[in-house]
This record gives sequence, structure tokens and C-alpha cells, in this order.
Amino acid sequence: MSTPSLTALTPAPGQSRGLRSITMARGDMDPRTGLLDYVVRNDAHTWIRRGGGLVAYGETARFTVTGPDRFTRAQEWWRSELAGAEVEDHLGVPGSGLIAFGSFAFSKTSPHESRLIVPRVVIGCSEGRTWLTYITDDAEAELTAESAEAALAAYLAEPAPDRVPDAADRLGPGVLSEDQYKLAVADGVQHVQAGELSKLVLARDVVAHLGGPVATAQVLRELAVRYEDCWTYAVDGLIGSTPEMLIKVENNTARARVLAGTLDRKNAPQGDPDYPNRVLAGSDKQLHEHQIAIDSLTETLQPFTSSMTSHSEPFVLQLPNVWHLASDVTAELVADERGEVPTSLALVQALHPTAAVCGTPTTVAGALIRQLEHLQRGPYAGPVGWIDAGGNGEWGIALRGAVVETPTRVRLYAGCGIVEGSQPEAELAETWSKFRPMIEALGLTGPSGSSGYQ
Ligand SMILES: C=C(O[C@@H]1C=C(C(=O)O)C=C[C@H]1O)C(=O)O
Repeated sequence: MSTPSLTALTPAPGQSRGLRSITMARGDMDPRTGLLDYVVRNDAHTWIRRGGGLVAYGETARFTVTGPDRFTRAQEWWRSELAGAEVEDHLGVPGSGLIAFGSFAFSKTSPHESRLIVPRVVIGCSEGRTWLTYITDDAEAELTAESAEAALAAYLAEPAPDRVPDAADRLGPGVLSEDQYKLAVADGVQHVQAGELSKLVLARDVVAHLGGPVATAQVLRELAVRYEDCWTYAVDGLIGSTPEMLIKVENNTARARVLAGTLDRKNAPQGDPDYPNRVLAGSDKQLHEHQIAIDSLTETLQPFTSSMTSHSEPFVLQLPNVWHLASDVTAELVADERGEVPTSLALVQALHPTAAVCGTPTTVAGALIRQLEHLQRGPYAGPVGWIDAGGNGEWGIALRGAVVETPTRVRLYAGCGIVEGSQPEAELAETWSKFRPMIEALGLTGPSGSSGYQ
């Protein structure tokens, strides 16, 4: 069997030149609430789904980067950190041992800094196992269960207060007004009709102005409880709950969840359980758009794999706000000529940006996004997730999320796939359905239609 590509570089205990970590099993997590009991501070880094995943606090190391080679450089940095690290991992499961959380800018030209952050403490929970990791760069620090528990307890001793909605809370427009967004969509449709591209994803932003400081921990708990089939992420002020898995690597297996095709649940007819199936899975247009997204993922993933499977037909994913047409892809990874299996970050580099968030063909869509959107996407629609020392990791696409810009200003982002026949009014309404998870979790009253500002 091939070895994961990064662990081989980890030095023996006592040889550390940098990061040092200890991970041990822990057994006292409430099975009903799982990790949510630990999401108590506004500076938590999270990756949570169905009560499992990772919650982390503090920062032991950070790498920031911009530009087209941001994934390669982040990976090189991670390799060099691991090469100098001392890792005592009593579990040896994906996500245990040394890990870094990460968030990457959508665009290679973005001034927004992509980042990897190695936390101080991590609580992990997966498949019935729970663990605690403690990370330090202090060569003298004692690495024991007691010192790890003490570090965690110090973070948990300062929980953030919850926030009650404030009369001054208000949702306002972002860079583009609603009318401007509709014009951008109409423009996009014309480019599709002219045959320049088959799909283009156009996004917009809205801004939550709060009467008091945002309670990020509370927002994350609400998202994780309501959107339990999504991955609730928080990395350095980027927060949200994404339904879309760009790539997950667990030992030699890679998995992705591709979405394309959206139906708002808000105005769905009552007593018609077949409605989402009929409208999404029964529509040739939606199936075609979905197939474009699947094909682009499988074509890019194929060179890294020995086998790949996905359902022959997409399924309807039901979320509290929308239904999506979804497909899960599973692939067995192969080692390259150096005997290395690609890391999750190497696959992120190959896959980003997918047709789901950019369009097809990628370069034409990317140029049109810059021309029509007038928006700095920053980390929106970029990869967000974590990587461990073995290269395992989970990287979602940062959708249904927001950036906490100041304690009282939060910028929300949402976009839609534009194809031939897309209607600007319908796409605008779809953006509101995609803003809804964050609007509700922030405690703002959700907008009912296309004029949702308060
Ligand atoms: C771009 C977003 O979502 C993407 C676009 C979709 C669509 O157009 O149907 C569906 C899911 C996502 O791939 C977003 O949520 O901002």
C-alpha cells in the first residue's frame, strides 16, 4: 500500500525544530450535542456536520498567501512545518495529530489573503471516537494529557455571550443593487446565448449591520443544528454552512458532493411531495446543467484515481431553505511516480474553481465574473476546510456564508448558475433563498421576496 505523502517527513520524537503536538482519546462528549458544546467562543475554528468534526481554538502558526500559486505555496509551507514537527498521536485517524484549518480566495487575482492556521487546541469527533489535540511551538512545554486539558479548559472558561436581536439590526445592499444584479444576469444570459460559454455563476452580496457585536459562536451553533446535512465552517471570520463538498480525502479515498440545480422551498406547494423531484430531477434543463458540473469534476479528478463511482442519476438533497440536485462521487486515489498519494490540498488545487461556482469553460466564465459581478468575492466560493499531517482533509466550497468584517458588520454572499433561459428575477429570488441560512442565524428577519432589505 502506498504511504500518505506528508507523514514520511515527520521527524522522530525529540527531534522537533518547530511545532509539537499531542493527541489523545477523550470519552466524555454528550452524544446528543456532540461538538456543539465546545462552540462557545466567537474565535472558534469549526468544521462540523451532524455533531461530528473539529472545533479548534487559538493559533500556533499561520501562513498567508495570494496569487495563482496559493495552493502550491500553502502546501509547501505545510510540508515544511511537518518536516520540523514532533507529533505524538495516540489515535492516528483522519483529523487527529497536527492539523491546519484553511480558507482560500476564490480568485487567483484576489488581494484577499488565503490562509492556513494551525490552532492551539482541537477537539475532534468522528465515528464514535473523540479526541483532544494540543499544539505548541514551545520546545520546553510539557506535552501531557493534563497540559492539553488545561489549555482547553482555559479557552472554554471564557465563553462568549449570546446576542438578542437589536432594534438597530438591519440588512442593507452590498456592492450591486438588486436591479444591477438583474442587469448583470441578463448580460450573462446574452453571453451564454452568444455561445461564448454554457454556464456562468454570478454572485452578489448583502450586508448585515448589527446593533451590537455579532455572536459568532451562537450563529455557528444555530447553523449546525438547522443545517445538519451541511458542513458548518468557521475560519478566521469566514463563517457559514455549506452543502457542497469540493473534496474529502480519507486515507486513499476521495469523495465529493456536486450540486447544481436549486429550488426554493419557501413557495413550494403544500401536499405535493413529488414537487422537488418533478421540478429538479424531472427537468432536462436542470439535469443538463447538473451533468456539466459532474463531468467537469470527474474529468479533473480522473488522473489521480484508479477507480471512480457515482450514482447514475442525481438525487434531490433537501435542506431547510432549498432543494438541490446533488451527486456524490467516490474515487480511489493512486500514488504518483514518487509513490505519493495526492493530498487533499493537491486535489483542491486541481479542482478549484468548479463549474458549480465559476462556470464552463472556466477561463471564459472567470473573465466574465470579473467583468459583470463588480464584487470582490474574497473567500466566498473558495475552498474552506482542514488538512492533517497525512494529507487527509475536508475542503468544502465556502457557500451560504459570510465574512465578519467588523464586530457589527457582516457581509453575506450568494450566487446562481446562469444558463441559457435563466430569468433575472428568478435568479435574484434564488440568491435570497441562499442568503436565508445566514440571515436567520444572525437573528435578522428573513426577507420574503426579492425586496428583502430592512
Ligand atoms: C453559488 C452558489 O451555489 C451554487 C449554485 C447552485 C445553482 O446555481 O443551482 C447550486 C449550488 C451551488 O453549487 C451559492 O450558494 O452562492
